[in-house]
Amino acid sequence: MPRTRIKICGITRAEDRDAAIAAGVDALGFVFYPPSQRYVAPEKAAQLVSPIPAFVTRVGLFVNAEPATVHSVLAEVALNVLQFHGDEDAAYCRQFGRPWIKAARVRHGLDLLEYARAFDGACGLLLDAFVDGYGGGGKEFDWSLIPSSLPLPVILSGGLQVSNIQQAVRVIRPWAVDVSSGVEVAKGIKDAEKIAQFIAGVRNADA
Ligand SMILES: O=C(O)c1ccccc1NCC(=O)[C@H](O)[C@H](O)COP(=O)(O)O
Repeated sequence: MPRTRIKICGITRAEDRDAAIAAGVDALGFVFYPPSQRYVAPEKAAQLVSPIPAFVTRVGLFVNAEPATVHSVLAEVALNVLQFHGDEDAAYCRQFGRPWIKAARVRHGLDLLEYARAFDGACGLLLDAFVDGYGGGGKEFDWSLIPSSLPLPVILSGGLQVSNIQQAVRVIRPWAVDVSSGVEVAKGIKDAEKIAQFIAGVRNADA
């Protein structure tokens, strides 16, 4: 069983970036959605991303962005993967010629198998709670809504934290987990100890 990959999203400070890397994170997410309190301007994001070492994936997160906006960010910030967290369709996601993750906001009535098939070509399907503001809400969703098998690598998200991460990994066995609120002391302000405990919890569950 490969180890569960870990993404920490909503990085806004160099010290949080460094704490996550030191704790063994696999990917760091940067929010380019202006209404989010975790939003980072492209110039700031470029400064945060530049020192990230090899083999730590840099993820840029967008919500229903104009294509020109995505292209503009890509021209300034050295991202590896795009994450589309709004109402984007597959054609929109494919147009940038980069690996991309599609986020689904899980709720009763959403056929996740049909949804995953519609986003063929994604490098991950991020399953998040259905919250106001599209994401970053710190809310769990009903994991029993997740089909036993999906045709895309599952990235479990939504309200994950130290207290539920071991159960989440053991029950769902996702390809990866993603967290924002659960390792914060305030929106966009991560806590190094919570990061370390969260990652240790994933490693315990993998063992
Ligand atoms: O983080 C945000 O502010 C955000 C805003 C709008 C869309 C997506 C957003 N975050 C995307 C993520 O990948 C979050 O990590 C994910 O939604 C889980 O957040 P949380 O439940 O707070 O751990």
